[in-house]
Amino acid sequence: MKKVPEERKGSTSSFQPPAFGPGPAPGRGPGHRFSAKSAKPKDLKNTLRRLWKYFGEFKLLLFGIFLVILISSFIQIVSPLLIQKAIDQYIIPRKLDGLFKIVLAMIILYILNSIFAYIQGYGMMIVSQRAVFKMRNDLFSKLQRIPIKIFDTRAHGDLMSRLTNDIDVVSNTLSASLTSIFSSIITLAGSIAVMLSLSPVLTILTLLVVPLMFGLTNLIANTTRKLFSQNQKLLGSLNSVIEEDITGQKVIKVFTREKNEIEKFERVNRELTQVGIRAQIFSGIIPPLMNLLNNLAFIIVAASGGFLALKGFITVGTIASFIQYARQFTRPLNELANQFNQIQSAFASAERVFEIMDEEEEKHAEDEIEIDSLKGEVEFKNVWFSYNKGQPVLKDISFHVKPGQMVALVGPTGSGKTTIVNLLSRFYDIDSGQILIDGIDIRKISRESLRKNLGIVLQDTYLFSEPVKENIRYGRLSATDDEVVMAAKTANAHEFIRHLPHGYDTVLTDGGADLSQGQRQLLALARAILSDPAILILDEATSNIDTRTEKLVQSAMLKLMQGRTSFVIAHRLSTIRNADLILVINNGQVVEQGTHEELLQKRGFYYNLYMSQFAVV
Ligand SMILES: Nc1ncnc2c1ncn2[C@@H]1O[C@H](COP(=O)(O)OP(=O)(O)OP(=O)(O)O)[C@@H](O)[C@H]1O
Repeated sequence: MKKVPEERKGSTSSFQPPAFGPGPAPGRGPGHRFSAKSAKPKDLKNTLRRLWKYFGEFKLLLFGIFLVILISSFIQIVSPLLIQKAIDQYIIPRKLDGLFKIVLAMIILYILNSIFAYIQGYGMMIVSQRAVFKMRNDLFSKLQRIPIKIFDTRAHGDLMSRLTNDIDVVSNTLSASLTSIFSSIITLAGSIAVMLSLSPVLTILTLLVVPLMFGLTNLIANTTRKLFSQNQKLLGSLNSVIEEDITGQKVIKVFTREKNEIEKFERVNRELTQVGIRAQIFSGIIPPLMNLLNNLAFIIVAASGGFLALKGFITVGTIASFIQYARQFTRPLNELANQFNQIQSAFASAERVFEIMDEEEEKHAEDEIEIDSLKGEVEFKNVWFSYNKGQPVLKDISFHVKPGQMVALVGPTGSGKTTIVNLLSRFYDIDSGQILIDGIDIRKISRESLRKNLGIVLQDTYLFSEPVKENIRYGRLSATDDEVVMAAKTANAHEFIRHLPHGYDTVLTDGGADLSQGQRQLLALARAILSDPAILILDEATSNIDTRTEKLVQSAMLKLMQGRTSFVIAHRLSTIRNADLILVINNGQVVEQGTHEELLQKRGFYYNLYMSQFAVV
């Protein structure tokens, strides 16, 4: 049995270890100039609207940041004018005291500018961290509401990556890029306006380098973007090799495939390195190229400015301030080009987050009822079910279980036993037919109250990285320590817990990996005992349990089953023999049902199954 999530209340689907990060977030690392991801947002308007839902909560703060950006951009724009004034009014006429004042003014302005830059960075960081805090919380609580189907069909690593890496990209990029884009646009517009007022001719000459700058940058950016995207894909492959290597260590060791794994890793690693180097080389062309073009603009301004000054059209101070403007003007241009790609990848990441937020939640019927306690009568009436449309896994299943009966589900692997209990717990809803509990269609019962009355104990129990006693208490959060110990005693778990280093306070690691499978099952049984469900679903262990523990598990299971309706995915002959009803499942159908004796007498499917599996025993 495999697809039923954890013990009762269906809340502990075991997560795989995280992928090892999707590589550097755009904006970090040397290749950040062109976002490493080539991903583009699919529906920008919608994404922006939804992001505003998170960021818009801080309107006042954002307005303040915008004001600070305005002021610092203004300083940026007027500073070169002071240089002009200094040269034309004080240096050339040799008025030293005036020069001193203007230098002081410039120092003050530049210091103020740095302070404002800090304030805007700080403010934006606060806004984005708070917005992202809410987004992360929303996504996590959404995960608790989406159906098990999503966890069954999506890679767990991918889901985790959306919660961590993608949200990180949104937060880091948006906070850095938004302020930078704001200030770039204002500085750019302001600088052009002042330049035009100083000398329209010189402005046009300076602007001549802009198309050249854009054309060349774009040309290189296209190649680099492809290389970075390839780099990202290879990083993904490298991550999955590492992930599989760690998860499958036992298999690798047993088959002594360590050498193959190393070779596999080396292959991907080498490819990644080659692509990485090419990407960095290409993107490395950009800064010197920009420098060259900046200097070109400088030469144009100096040469043509000198000519215009000699002819008496402009002053020397104007040339000096123009040189400053030309530099100041190319910087935001570069910045805008850089930010464009990063912002795009932030939007793409935001979309990945919103995609999960848009997943359909478990549906609730309008006339849903809450049930307090159940007698435990269960009936399947002509139930059909398919995981994928058009491929029925359960076909016309019908059976009736009286309260307190023990039902054994038997049948070949893949026949549909797990699916039956998946449906009973409403992890999935049926296509047609009816499942009735105490005569009520389970689609009318709220999932929460239904699951409160169900207990599920799987072969492979998931335990949390918490003390043993808290893991047991998970069955009923209000249970006292004494009740926890009582439950452990009933589940035959008390003895082994006592011998753990810190007894009930021993903190378990990695889903209980430091316990044996049998011990984990005993804890799961204690959990179920504490929750005291009306209907029990048990999956008998097939392997990995020593005979002594197996006996303990068996007897705990028997105690737990007493007085409750129980469904056991049975592997042990003794369980099957004791069952009040055996459902023989084959190929998604109940092919036979009855007690052990009745079914043997039939000499049909069950008889053959029994003879092949147990006759020797
Ligand atoms: N989440 C899923 N999505 C699609 N198909 C699934 C899913 N879970 C199970 N199946 C398919 O449904 C069929 C029944 O599977 P199920 O797990 O119910 O069998 P089972 O009788 O419990 O098998 P086993 O004894 O090996 O645990 C199988 O063919 C399986 O491949």
